[in-house]
Amino acid sequence: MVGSTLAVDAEELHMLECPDEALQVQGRRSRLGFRIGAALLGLTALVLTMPFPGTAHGSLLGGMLDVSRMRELEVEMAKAGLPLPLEQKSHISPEAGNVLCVVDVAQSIGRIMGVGNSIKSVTVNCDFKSIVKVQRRPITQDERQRCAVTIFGVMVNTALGMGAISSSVSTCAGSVNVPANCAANVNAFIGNVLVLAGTAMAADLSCPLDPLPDRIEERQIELQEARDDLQREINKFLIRNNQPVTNVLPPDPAIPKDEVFHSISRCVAHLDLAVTFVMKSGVIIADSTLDCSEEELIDEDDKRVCAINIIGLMGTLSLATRFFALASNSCVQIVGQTTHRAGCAADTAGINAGVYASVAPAMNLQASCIEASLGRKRRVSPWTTGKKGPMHTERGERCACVFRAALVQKSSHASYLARVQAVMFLRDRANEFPVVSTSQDELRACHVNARAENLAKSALENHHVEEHVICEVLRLCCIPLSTTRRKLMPAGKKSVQKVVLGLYSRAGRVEITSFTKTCPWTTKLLTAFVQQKHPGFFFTSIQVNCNNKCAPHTDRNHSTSFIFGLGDYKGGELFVADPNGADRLLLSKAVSGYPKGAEVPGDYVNIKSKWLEFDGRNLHTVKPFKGVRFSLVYYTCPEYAQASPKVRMACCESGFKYPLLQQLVRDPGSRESAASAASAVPVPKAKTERQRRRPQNDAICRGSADPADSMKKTVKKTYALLKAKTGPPRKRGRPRKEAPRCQNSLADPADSMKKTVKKTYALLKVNSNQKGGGGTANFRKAMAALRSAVKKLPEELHLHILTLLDASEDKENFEAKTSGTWRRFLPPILELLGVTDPELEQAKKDANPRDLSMEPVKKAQRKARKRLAASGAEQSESDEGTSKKRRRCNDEL
Ligand SMILES: O=C(O)CCC(=O)C(=O)O
Ligand SMILES: [Fe+2]
Repeated sequence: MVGSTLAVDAEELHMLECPDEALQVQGRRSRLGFRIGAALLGLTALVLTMPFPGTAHGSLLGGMLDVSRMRELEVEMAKAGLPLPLEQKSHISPEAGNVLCVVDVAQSIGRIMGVGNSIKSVTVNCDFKSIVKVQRRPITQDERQRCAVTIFGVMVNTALGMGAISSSVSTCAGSVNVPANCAANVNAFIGNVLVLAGTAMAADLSCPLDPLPDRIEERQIELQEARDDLQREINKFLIRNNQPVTNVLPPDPAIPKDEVFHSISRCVAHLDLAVTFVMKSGVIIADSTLDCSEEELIDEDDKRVCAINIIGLMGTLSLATRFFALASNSCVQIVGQTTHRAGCAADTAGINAGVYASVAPAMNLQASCIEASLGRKRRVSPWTTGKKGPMHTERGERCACVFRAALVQKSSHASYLARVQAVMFLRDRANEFPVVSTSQDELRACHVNARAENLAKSALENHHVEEHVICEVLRLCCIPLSTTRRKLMPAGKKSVQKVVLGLYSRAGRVEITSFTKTCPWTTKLLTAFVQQKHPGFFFTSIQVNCNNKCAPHTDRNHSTSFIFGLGDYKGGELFVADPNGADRLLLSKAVSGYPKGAEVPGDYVNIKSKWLEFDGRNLHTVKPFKGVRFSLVYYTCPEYAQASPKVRMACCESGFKYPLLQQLVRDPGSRESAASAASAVPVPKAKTERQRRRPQNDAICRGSADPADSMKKTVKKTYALLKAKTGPPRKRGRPRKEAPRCQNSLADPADSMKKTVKKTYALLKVNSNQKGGGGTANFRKAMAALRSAVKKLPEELHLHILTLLDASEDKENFEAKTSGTWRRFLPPILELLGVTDPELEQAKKDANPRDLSMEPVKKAQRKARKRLAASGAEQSESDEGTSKKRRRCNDEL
């Protein structure tokens, strides 16, 4: 009897010793409901993440997404070389990016530990042989399921670990690594789909049939009572048989050491992941205050990025819950305790997490992986100045800044951090904001900067180089605010929207503006616009003005310009001084040599939708207007001749028509001399038709030709052209009608250049250290001959070459007995004179056989540029009567 009692009780005892199993067996559910639930969740995830669903898919996300359009846009943008609006690329601050780096690294560690822990669990849970041997029964369905769950655990931790490592490649570098970003999204997607499947299965095991807490407690009490009853029965039995009653029930078994370590490892990994998911949630919440603000949600991509944030946030919060719950289990297991409620909570949270955390990266897969498939390696723009989001160019950054400003003003939900960030940004870059008006339309135009480029590109491809397209492109463009030349601005204004495309000169450097590089298609469209109307016109730069009511001024252009007015505006005629003009401009202050109160004759010309050729060196101004007025001024930068071949080529590639070398000969200008202006004699009007040179050969910039070839050909042909030229060069500032008088005062430039090349070669051949002596005398003779040839060259060349020659004779550089000292200065001169590349290469070899340092030459070049710039600045100053620092309207960035 006792035996049978004991036999029965032993089973009960087993249940008491293994409460996990007891609860599980007690808590078994009908699995059907659970499976249907898990299947439905999986299905939802799948539908939400299908790669190319139609519009129906959009409606599943509450009309937030039109994925097919989104993809179209992304492909277009990717092909155009434009950045795709990637999630996880923009953060509210660089610090937020740093937090994500810490999060990614910590998650990588947690996941690697997770892989180890899961493998260890697999060795236990899937060791069916041992189970059969110890339990002496076949494997149950639950045991098979538990084994599958732990295998899922290995897969999940591997995929998500790889995702975290890939993500950290970007987050810790502070910029987007395109392939790593793609890999991070792919791994996050796969890993979280596995989380969904794994936790649905695990919840089936861990969650009791009747999950009401009191029911479970009730059962625990029942079990305890059974245990006590059993103890009493045993005691009675022992007493009846005169046995001592102590230590009858075996003590709690000692926890095996490796179990303790395993629990510690799981506890650490779970806590690590729980904490990092909380950190990540914080960053996503902060980022969402920007990404999901009303002003940011312009198009489908913005909505997608916001949706990714929100869905991702739900995912990270669920994951944080899951890992806290798992930790509460694994950490107490260190001391041999366990809590099934936590296991169930963890697995249920895991189901949520699996859905959200797989949908979020799936929504980012296309954006991140299209670029990677196009072979892009890395986005270099670092996260240094806060949000970059869909726009990460410098210009985009400025736009983002305006948005942030608007956000700070408007949104009471903006976080404190965003406000501080924006205020700091505003303070630092107050003058660089690209949009004058804060109207929604303009902000929108600013935001969708990439659209301007897309539109410009498609207009060019479809041959729609038309005014209305250009106007739209300009509206979409983010034209920066410029604070230079304040005197030209209307009263009370400290900045106007204007930007230069193409060549510009600043501090002696002649380069392409950054705006040209950021807006290549817009630039090409604008250059094509003038070329289709005025094909022979040479120009190196375009001044784009938006609502710029220029006060009376003169520009320091090389020759005449073309101007075109666009937009929806009234008034805004351009006044151009002309001695024969019918109108009068009363000057309220002295300008360009005209005294205050002077009545300058000229004409008011309506340039709206019209081309006007005018000479910016004559006084001009813009009449007040209402509405949005854009003006495009096509002109030639006066320092164009100093641009390097590379810069020239870049100009050509953008569609500018670089002036030929013969234009080094100053185009007959029409600027009034300071003296005549001072005496308020009206400036003689430029004879624009005749002034403009239309050479027969324009090989440099003839669009389709390879610019490198064109350049070389042009150098050769230039000599021929120069010879064929009828008019001689003139000095800057003389009216054209005086040109004939100058005819004999300057030599023909083609001859002068040829002669100078010859004399330079002659000097190059001199041996200043020749045997028998006389070398230095030969040097002096050849140098004198070269100097006299140089005198006949156009002004800028003359100045530049003389500076180099002076440096070559400087006692610091000249060493008659060392070959290569003074010769080093000659190849740059030949380069200025336009010799061919092979000739130049040969000259470089001959000039510096000992490979002496070129630093003195570079120094001289810098000096020459400075001198040129200074001479230009003087000109500008006299033009405008303004400070030396000021540059002309057309010449600023
Ligand atoms: O917008 C205009 O009509 C004139 C612009 C101008 O003079 C300039 O940009 O220098
Ligand atoms: Fe101007």
